[in-house]
Amino acid sequence: MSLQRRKLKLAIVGCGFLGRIVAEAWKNGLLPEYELVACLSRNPESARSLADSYKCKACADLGELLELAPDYVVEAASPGAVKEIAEAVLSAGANLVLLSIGALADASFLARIEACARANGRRVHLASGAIGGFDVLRTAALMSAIEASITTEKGPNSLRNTAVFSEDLLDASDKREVFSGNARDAIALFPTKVNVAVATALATAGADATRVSINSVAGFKGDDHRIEVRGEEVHVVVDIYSRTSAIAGWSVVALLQNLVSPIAF
Ligand SMILES: NC(=O)C1=CN([C@@H]2O[C@H](COP(=O)(O)OP(=O)(O)OC[C@H]3O[C@@H](n4cnc5c(N)ncnc54)[C@H](O)[C@@H]3O)[C@@H](O)[C@H]2O)C=CC1
Ligand SMILES: O=C([O-])CC(=O)C(=O)O
Repeated sequence: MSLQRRKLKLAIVGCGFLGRIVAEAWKNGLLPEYELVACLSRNPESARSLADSYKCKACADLGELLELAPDYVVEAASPGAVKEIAEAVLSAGANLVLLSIGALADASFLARIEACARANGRRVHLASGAIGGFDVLRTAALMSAIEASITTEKGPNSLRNTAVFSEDLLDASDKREVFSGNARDAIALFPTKVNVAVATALATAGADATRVSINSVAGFKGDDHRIEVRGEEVHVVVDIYSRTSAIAGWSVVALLQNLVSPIAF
């Protein structure tokens, strides 16, 4: 049983792997309180393909999408897309669900969208993505001063096309730390790969104080993210292994369900 009477209009920006997971979940009846009305992608072919599969409108630009008055816009595109669309979406009266949370490492942008959401009575929801436990992380951060870190293990192939990749990672016999620093520097170096680091930082000690370690493990499939927060009274460890990034798409489905559920997490 849901809280509202009319269906909420849903739009998706970014019609790749994760956007399609959300659309497919909607088609399969997991989001009955929503109507998928529109999609938009930088690659028009991917938008047309999603629109054909799920019978919504492929929009040529954001203006066309916002004319349909969506209640929720799910971003599954890129941190750059978040910067392009966030203020227009909120100003048009839609709420935003973000996967490319790395965009929020930019403190002045974060302040701007916070002000914009407030001014328009709308909200920006951060999907748990490939990690989770934001409830306990945020709780621990309230209780005392904390130390926060996220340690990620990835197979070397997923580091291709980044500044830290080298062929010798492919058959290294040991685990190699390829980045050690804070969340702000991590997202600057890997603009699309460590949204999880920025999400962890936002929930805990902030982008400057949250430590990030990224490790290459030859032959490793998927990602393992181990978040650790130490406070005076609590020690929190959230460790999530995922074979693919599908968990991030499913986290949007869980978030959208939670938004309309009478029993909310
Ligand atoms: N928060 C988290 O834990 C995670 C976040 N992500 C992020 O989610 C986003 C989507 O990931 P995938 O679906 O795997 O990527 P993908 O590459 O499969 O799909 C992205 C789609 O967005 C479109 N796009 C890119 N820039 C755009 C823009 N400026 N405006 C409109 N459309 C644009 C592309 O054409 C493509 O269709 C990425 O930014 C990725 O970094 C991915 C995994 C975990
Ligand atoms: O999928 C993952 O493990 C993490 C990821 O891409 C991100 O944080 O952007």
